Amino acid sequence: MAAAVASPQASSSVNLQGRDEYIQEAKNYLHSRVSKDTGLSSKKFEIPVIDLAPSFSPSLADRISVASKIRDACTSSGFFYITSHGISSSVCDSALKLADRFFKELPFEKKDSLHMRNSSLHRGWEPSEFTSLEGQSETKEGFNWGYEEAFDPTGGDGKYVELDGSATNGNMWPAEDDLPGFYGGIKEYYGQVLQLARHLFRLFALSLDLPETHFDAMTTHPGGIARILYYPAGAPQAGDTDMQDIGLGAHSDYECFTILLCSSAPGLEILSPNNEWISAAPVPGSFIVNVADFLMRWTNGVYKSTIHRVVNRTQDARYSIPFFFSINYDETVETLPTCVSEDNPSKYPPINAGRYILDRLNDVVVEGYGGTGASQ
Ligand SMILES: O=C(O)CCC(=O)C(=O)O
Ligand SMILES: [Fe+2]
Repeated sequence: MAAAVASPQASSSVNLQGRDEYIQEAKNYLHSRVSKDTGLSSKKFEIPVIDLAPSFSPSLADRISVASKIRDACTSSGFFYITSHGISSSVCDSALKLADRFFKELPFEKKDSLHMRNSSLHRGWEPSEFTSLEGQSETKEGFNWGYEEAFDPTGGDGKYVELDGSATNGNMWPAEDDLPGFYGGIKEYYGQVLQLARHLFRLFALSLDLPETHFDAMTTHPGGIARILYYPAGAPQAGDTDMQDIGLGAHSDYECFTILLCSSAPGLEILSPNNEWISAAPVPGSFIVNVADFLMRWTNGVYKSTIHRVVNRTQDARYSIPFFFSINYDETVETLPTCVSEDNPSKYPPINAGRYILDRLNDVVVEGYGGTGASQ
């Protein structure tokens, strides 16, 4: 498995949880929720649609009203749609078109020159079958990148560090001539979603009865991996419980929360509080937001890191663009004092944000790919 790499927090006085422990803990969590019955449930489960318009109001009471809806969603399924989020449909449509162009227009050799096996930080192109969860390889194809100061409308604070604590940026991009406008379009989309994430984080803080700005200082040079994903059309047909053509296996996301844009073909399936698979069909004009591991750890499990998967059961290709919003990678994630008591001690020892994400990413690369230091 992944070679031990010195944590950027190694000299810190905080006693960080070890890699093996949190990887095992994540597996246990998944197994405790996902049963062997893998089919879609026909039962009704409403994923809330939250109108963000009042969250942009100067009135704190208006913002708190949205935050309390977020709390309700986070203490039930951990999934919600957001509408009136301030990002125009043309920016979203353009981003999805860029995804389509990347997968259709870029020849194999060009994609291969950006192959993720050449990145120790999981950036670049991942062909289908590159990752596997629970022994099943996945049909999705993707292209991954992370935060760049040039993308950040605030300009950042000049202190960005990567997942492994290094100061260099690990992104890889197609040459401009190979895919004209791709980098510029991604920059535009990423910058807007990043600011939306910072806005949402303030609402998450309010939802936890914290000062609205509680997390601000942790997101001055935030980690934020984003990716475009392509799920080919095809089997299994609706009703099948055969999961051979799994697009993306059951998992939780690693960071604070995820903001997901997707094309019109459904495919995302979420685990309801009753541990049944529910389709999260796209709602036009919305993003899907889901709670991820850091928020579960901060809240001592009150907000559950959601479990989800993707199966494209349609005859259309599906594209999606998840944005995994993290705090600065050199920060520590430690259970909030307001979420622990003598009777309810912390279940989650502190972790270094970047190292945790890198270890979780290393853990899903298929054996034999090498290059990332994973699975060796
Ligand atoms: O493609 C999707 O709808 C979800 C993607 C996802 O869950 C992920 O990339 O972690
Ligand atoms: Fe995910």
